[in-house]
Amino acid sequence: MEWTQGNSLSRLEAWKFGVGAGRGLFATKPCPPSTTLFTIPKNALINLNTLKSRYPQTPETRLNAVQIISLHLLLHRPVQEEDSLDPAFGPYISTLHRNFTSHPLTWLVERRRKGRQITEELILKNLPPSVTDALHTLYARFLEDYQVICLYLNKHRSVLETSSRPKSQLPMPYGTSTSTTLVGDYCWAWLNVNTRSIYYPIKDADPERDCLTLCPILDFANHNETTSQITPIIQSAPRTPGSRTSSGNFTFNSCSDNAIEEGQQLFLRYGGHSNKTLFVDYGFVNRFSPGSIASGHFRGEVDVQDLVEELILAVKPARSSFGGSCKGSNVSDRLTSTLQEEGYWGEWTLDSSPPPAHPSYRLITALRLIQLVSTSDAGADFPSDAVIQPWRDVLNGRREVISEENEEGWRDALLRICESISLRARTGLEASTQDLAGTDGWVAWMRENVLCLWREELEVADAVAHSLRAGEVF
Ligand SMILES: C[S@@+](CC[C@H](N)C(=O)[O-])C[C@H]1O[C@@H](n2cnc3c(N)ncnc32)[C@H](O)[C@@H]1O
Repeated sequence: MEWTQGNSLSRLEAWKFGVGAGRGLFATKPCPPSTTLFTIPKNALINLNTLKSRYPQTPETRLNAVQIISLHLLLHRPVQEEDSLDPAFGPYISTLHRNFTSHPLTWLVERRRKGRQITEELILKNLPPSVTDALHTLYARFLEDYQVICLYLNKHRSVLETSSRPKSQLPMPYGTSTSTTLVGDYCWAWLNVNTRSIYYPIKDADPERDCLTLCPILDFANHNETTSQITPIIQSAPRTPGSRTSSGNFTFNSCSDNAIEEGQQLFLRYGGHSNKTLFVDYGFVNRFSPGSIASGHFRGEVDVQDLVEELILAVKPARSSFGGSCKGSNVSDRLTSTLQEEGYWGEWTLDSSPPPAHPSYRLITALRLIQLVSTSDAGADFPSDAVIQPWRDVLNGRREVISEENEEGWRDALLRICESISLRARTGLEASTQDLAGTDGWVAWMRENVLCLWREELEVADAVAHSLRAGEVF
């Protein structure tokens, strides 16, 4: 870590505070706006650029950024509270989170390894359905990466010899006697990458798959929904003749609008994520006080995928003159495929902000189609392109609405969705309060996160129902 010498790092310090956000990044000296807080040399970053020469790749075993970085962490995981022995990045790896007990992905991974843990099961059981779905999607992504790493280690066994871990703790690829510990170790590594990495462009690399980096110091910064005191600036590396510009050192400036005071915590806005995403990806939520969604002080969002899917499955055309030829399920399939083909499947949300609280445009579009199809009396030809055409015309801007009845119909359907969410959230709040009562430490902290998730469902659904009843036009 020679690069820390002579850097402006003396302005910063990582402090540890109790349960919850863990450590944070704090200013030890005042700092004027738009000045350099610190610079991390490109060679101190852990990413594809700094790792690819260590890990042989073949077309069948090509690793993306998350996979290669987490493989490296896995091979150099510190033993308990000791330091990582990685000669290249050991001091930095030693600063990473040592365990992810309170991260929901860990609960799913550990459930497979050790059986059901009572507390974790209770928390999982009390999550809103959309959060459970998102968590299982993350778990599937984790398992895919884990599979890739197992195949990789089996193909490139020599890589295991580069591990700085004691021989007894060496991760063994899938199918060998110690493989059950590998998934736990890999989960630790994968979560460090997924909760701490940041976008960093890499020459000729796929921005989606490959442009991520772990970055010392910066990764102590906690998330804040409204303010970010840190502005990342990627310097260009000096051009060599004939080469394209590539990324160089990573500099972090103070924000341009305010000076930083001594002792102030420096936050980084991780992105405009919903609480569902923050919970599933990072293991926390943006807290808000009761009523602050209705008063417009907190931006709430609810994902209604499960209820809209239920609605689609329940759709039957108005006049069932089809005999056996057009069953409800055919109609549902047709609805699903139409929404998918037009790019309107999923990401259906209720949003409290900007006011009035409203359904997303994607949700309105899906509801218009569901309403059109469920009130269609087009007979045995249903659901033909002709039936769906008015919906496509609205999409293409050829007409404003399908019909007044269609508008009324989808708004009624949405009101019923809001009422179900509201009822479900009240039950969820009661059950979570009861099931997780009397807990302490990280579980008590997590209980508050779960209650927040339910409260958001309740307050946003009620706010959208209020908008509908008030006749707001969206
Ligand atoms: C990039 S790290 C930030 C540093 C971290 N607190 C530490 O102790 O190393 C991201 C993790 O910090 C925690 N975190 C960040 N912002 C938070 C916040 N606003 N509230 C609670 N936890 C937060 C979460 O555990 C998240 O996964």
